[in-house]
Amino acid sequence: MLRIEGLTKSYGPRTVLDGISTEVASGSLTYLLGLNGAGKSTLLRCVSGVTTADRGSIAINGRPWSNRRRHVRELGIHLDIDGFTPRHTARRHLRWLAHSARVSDQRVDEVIDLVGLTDVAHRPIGDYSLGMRQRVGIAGTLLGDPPVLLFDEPLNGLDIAGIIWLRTLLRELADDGRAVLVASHLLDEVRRNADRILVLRGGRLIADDPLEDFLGDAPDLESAYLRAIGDPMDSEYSA
Ligand SMILES: Nc1ncnc2c1ncn2[C@@H]1O[C@H](COP(=O)(O)OP(=O)(O)OP(=O)(O)O)[C@@H](O)[C@H]1O
Repeated sequence: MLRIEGLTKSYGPRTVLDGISTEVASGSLTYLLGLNGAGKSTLLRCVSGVTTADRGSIAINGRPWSNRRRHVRELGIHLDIDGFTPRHTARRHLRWLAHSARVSDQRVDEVIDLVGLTDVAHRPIGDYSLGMRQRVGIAGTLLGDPPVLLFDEPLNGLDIAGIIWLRTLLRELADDGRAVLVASHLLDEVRRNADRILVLRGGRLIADDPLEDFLGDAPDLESAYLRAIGDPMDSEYSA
């Protein structure tokens, strides 16, 4: 269980997160929605400690999560995929991450297998497609087998096979008892896979519901989402 309490973050005069409180239950796959600039990435970054929040607290399975510790066995975060050294192989990159977190080389091979990169793990990441780099990032997130997993747009760049693979993986990670929080704009995927929906608008949480409750009597998720956020062309709500 991930518990977020009163998380607040401003950049200069702009409040990007305004007192966010919610829980992501163990065994649940929760999708985080919101227009560009709504604060989704900032929320994931502040929860993980990559970015320091101004106020608020985080607890994992009832224990305060100290941002400074950033322990891969407690929380895994998949952010962007630009941080690789192109000449390093996937295995070398993941072993480096693993060693700094005291995770075994055996676990490195396990996560390489889990993300389907076993046959290419000896090749430089610079030769990888966008979808393959996504898989390397996801492998790194899973290294410590943490109970809480955060993913920021993990489907970007994946082809159809990759999307189906990741859909299945996210579902399995949740069904195995982890709290999984995924920021995404891909409503078809959200509709297929979500247990719960969070919606951010202008740094505030305006919906926090089980998928079926969020849908209500709307004909589809897009309609329910537009109903929740109001007019998406209104600049008050966008970046
Ligand atoms: N380091 C930073 N310095 C200043 N402003 C920032 C910083 N990081 C984010 N912001 C601002 O905070 C707001 C929220 O950004 P954030 O990336 O969290 O939104 P998002 O919902 O993830 O958007 P997107 O869907 O485009 O990824 C934006 O207005 C953004 O410009």
